[in-house]
Amino acid sequence: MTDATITPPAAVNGHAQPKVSLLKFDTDAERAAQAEERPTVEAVDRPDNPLADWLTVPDAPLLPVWARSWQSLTANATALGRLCAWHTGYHALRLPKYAFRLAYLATKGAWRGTRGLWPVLSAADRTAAVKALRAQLKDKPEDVDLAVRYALLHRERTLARRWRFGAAATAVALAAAGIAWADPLLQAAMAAAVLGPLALLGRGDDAQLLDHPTPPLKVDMSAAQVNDALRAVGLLKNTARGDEKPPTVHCVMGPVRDGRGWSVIFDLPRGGGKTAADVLAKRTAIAAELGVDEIQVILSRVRASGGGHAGRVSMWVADDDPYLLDGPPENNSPLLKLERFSIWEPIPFGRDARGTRINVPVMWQSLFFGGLPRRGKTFTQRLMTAAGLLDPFVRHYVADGKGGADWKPMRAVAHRLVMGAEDDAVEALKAMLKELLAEMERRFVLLRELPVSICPEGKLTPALVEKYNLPVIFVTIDELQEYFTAMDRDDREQVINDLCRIARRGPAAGFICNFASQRPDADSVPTKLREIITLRYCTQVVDQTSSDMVLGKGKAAQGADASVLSEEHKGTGVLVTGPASFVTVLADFIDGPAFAELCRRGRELRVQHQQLTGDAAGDVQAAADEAGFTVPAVVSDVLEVMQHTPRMHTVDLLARLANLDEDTYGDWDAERLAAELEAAGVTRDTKQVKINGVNRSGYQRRDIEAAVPAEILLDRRPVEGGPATDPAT
Ligand SMILES: Nc1ncnc2c1ncn2[C@@H]1O[C@H](COP(=O)(O)OP(=O)(O)OP(=O)(O)O)[C@@H](O)[C@H]1O
Repeated sequence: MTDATITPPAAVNGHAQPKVSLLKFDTDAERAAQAEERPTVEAVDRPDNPLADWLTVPDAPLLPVWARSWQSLTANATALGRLCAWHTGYHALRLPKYAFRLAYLATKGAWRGTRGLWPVLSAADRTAAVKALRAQLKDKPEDVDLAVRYALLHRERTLARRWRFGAAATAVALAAAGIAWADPLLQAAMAAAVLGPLALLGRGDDAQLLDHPTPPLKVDMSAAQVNDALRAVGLLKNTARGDEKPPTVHCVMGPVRDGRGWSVIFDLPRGGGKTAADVLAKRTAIAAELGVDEIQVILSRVRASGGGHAGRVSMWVADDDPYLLDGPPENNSPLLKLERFSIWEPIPFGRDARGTRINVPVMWQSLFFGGLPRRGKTFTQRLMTAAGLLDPFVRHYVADGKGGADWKPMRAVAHRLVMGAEDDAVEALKAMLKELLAEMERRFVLLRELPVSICPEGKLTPALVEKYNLPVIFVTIDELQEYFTAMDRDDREQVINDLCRIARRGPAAGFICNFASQRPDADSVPTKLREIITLRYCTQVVDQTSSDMVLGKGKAAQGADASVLSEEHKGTGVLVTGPASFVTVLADFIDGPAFAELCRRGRELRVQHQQLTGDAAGDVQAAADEAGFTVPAVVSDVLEVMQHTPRMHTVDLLARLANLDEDTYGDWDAERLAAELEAAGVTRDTKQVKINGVNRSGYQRRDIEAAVPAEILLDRRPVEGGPATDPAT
């Protein structure tokens, strides 16, 4: 397997890349003005996106393409062997048919031959003279001389006929006897020597002895098939002018065997007015003409950097669906085997159709994951977080609008963890964003004041991270649409603005935004937020419009179309990294327990490096898990539903518990709850709590937390720079 890493900023095509534009502005006003000047250009389409054009085709070496590597040589030799075997099988099956056809053609040939020989056999040359003399004799019956000449010639013709028929009959008889008495092998050779010419003679212009099969694409792919497909979809002209042949593509490489498919690079003919982009836009129709699924056809342009031009296309046609070849555990993430990982390195992400590994650098980037439910959005989004877990100098801020099990293990590590989209969770999210903005401004002030020798580009460096305790900040929000639908208009506007500010300016200060949404429409995820995101990943969606909503306007027409994916493609999505750079990836897999294990390892690493901060440092459940202490289920569940609030009325608490686990808490009342909590060791300072001026029966979170033995919490040491206080308190 080879590795494809999205080219880091400074190395794109060997040219120094411009700085990320967000760093160039000094004042908010300048930034706002700049932002207004180009509101319609999507981040992935900006020329200054350092990830642009990361897919390149290597320079063409001297050897023919099938002989460039041992792998290719064996693959192509195997393909040739397979093709021969296929043809042998095909024709072997048809031997009876061919034998019948041979007999028929040989008979036809014999008839034709006999007919052709008849003038010789029947001495036709003499017959004309005999006929002429007979006619003359009719007119002059008394002419004796004429009669003698006629009799002589007639006799001569009769003798000639006898000799010739006799010789022919003897030849046939000898041949038949020879064949009959010969060895079987000789017999076959002689029969072939006789029947072959006879069949050839009987074949005529149109009849043929053998069928001409077209092997399936899996067995063989030819340039003719490519031409036929392109012609059928209107990319090549159909009719020839005058005597000219119809135009065809020029295959600069292949078709050759390449991995588990066929590879071809071709140039469109000039004069047809079609471009490589037109070919990419007709992927589905081309696939249909080739008789394969569109997911099996991987098309890309060959740009000038790879020796190409606007009419050069690289096409790879896979034998089978390349994304269904392996699933868990074959595609388990390599992160699972690592003890540590540096977030400054590209993150192992998955593999493309040909098995090339795709690694994604996330520093200075922001990410957006979209697609239909249950297609692997969250799992793929978590890959990024997982890499961040293995770097102790990454601080996680996580919000999950669904509040499900996917992000729960992050309580062991996350500086802030917001679960769900209820009112208190929305408040916690708003507080989290305020905290992030304050931290971002603090960092910019610090970075501005640092000398150029320490901070040469005005942005975070690995050295600054440890020296000034400025960990990289991962802002992960899953099911973003849940928050926007739960908020009123003003809150929504404010949160959108906050997120935009963090996504736009944050990268220079080490903020990496990682957002996901099921519904990427303008209401659920505002366009102005989506436009800032530089890396986008889309799992299956219903149509090209939805695909463009996630990946960017016009991307489906360029070939980056997530609607070609099917229900079976779990964990597969289209990753767009630049204006013309995209790849369909089967993402690596990390299941729930493995992710929880990574969280546990991440907590250990942070404790070792004194980086366990915020909510994680103060989380009772996480501390108890770490100490191997089993917190009673009711205490754990109450803590979970009260995580964003210091106190809660009993009626609300019961409703939240029933929502969390209907089977267990559905029929609990206040007395049952009080009894169960008391049995679990909870003692209440007060049974009445006041919330928003309303005094009712309820619980304080600190009373619930106190049920966990103090000694297991002794090790919880909030770290300077990372207060353990809850934003809601
Ligand atoms: N890389 C992968 N390889 C194989 N299977 C995967 C992969 N990623 C996810 N899956 C499977 O797909 C299922 C759905 O994944 P996930 O929960 O991430 O979907 P989702 O799109 O986030 O759904 P929702 O929007 O409902 O949360 C998982 O249970 C998992 O089994």
